[in-house]
Amino acid sequence: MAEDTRAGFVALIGEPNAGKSTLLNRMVGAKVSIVTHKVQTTRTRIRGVALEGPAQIVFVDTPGLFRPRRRLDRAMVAAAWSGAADADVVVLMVEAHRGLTEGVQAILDGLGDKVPAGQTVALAINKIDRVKAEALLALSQKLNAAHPFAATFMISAERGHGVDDLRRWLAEQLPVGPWLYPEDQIADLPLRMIAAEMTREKLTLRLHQELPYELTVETEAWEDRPDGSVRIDQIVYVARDGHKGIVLGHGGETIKAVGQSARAEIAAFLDRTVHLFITIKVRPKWLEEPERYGEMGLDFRDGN
Ligand SMILES: Nc1nc2c(ncn2[C@@H]2O[C@H](COP(=O)(O)OP(=O)(O)OP(=O)(O)O)[C@@H](O)[C@H]2O)c(=O)[nH]1
Repeated sequence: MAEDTRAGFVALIGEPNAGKSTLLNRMVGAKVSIVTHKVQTTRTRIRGVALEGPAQIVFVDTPGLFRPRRRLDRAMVAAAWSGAADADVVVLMVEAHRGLTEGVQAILDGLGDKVPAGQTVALAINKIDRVKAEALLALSQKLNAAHPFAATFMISAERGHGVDDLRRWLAEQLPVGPWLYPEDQIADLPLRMIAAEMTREKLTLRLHQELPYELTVETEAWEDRPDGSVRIDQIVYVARDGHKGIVLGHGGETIKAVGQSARAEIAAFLDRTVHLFITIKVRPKWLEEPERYGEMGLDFRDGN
């Protein structure tokens, strides 16, 4: 019944590598945000939608709240905080084995400053598989003394411990109201963005340290074909000619390998045949172009 439904936004915040994407993937049950061993890979505010009984939980996966230096970094941090402030519930993820680091302290300070008083903030101590139970209790007490959390969860996003409890609790916190997305649209909602993130992830894995910082992937066209397959055209934007060479690789072998593995992953995710076409474009000024920020779910003005 419509009166019984609940819906709202949940923002996951935490230091880079805290496990936000892993938790999001587990909650949503599909790969919607990239997970790699590298930090600061999440550049978009990708949303995943989880259903829990009559509740629709829309997750905002925020970029890591690291110290901003460049314009893009500043835009990402501003996006993370505004995502948190707009959300119905904020979940701060802290790594069990790292504890109350300087970075966590900076986020706690930000919670006091940038998030409206009275907003529901929960603490999720993640990676509990890496520490002993006694250490967890002490850490929970210390963090709760630093901020009045509405609830504390001990979880392992990777193994799934505590994740169902957290999702149930989140569902109960959301306001009563109609769902934000119709059920049949949930799956397609961020498909273009997911496909772009998958290609970006393959580039990250393939290029390691060589990966140009000023690089972004966009899905330009998406054509569903009558035979059930899909043609996806993507553009990799780089800032310099030299970067184009890095992404292409010797005789084009890097981009070819990236395209093959991205195509396979997108096809597995969509469960259909995918024809993927990737073009590399040099846009010296892309970091200053408002449209590129919009594509990443960021507000260009926040970078000022
Ligand atoms: N041992 C252990 N590792 C975990 C757990 N959850 C996540 N990880 C690992 O921690 C690393 C970072 O996880 P991500 O989900 O990418 O972290 P993130 O917070 O989204 O990182 P950014 O995108 O950089 O903000 C990955 O290697 C995960 O496999 C956990 O519960 N236990």
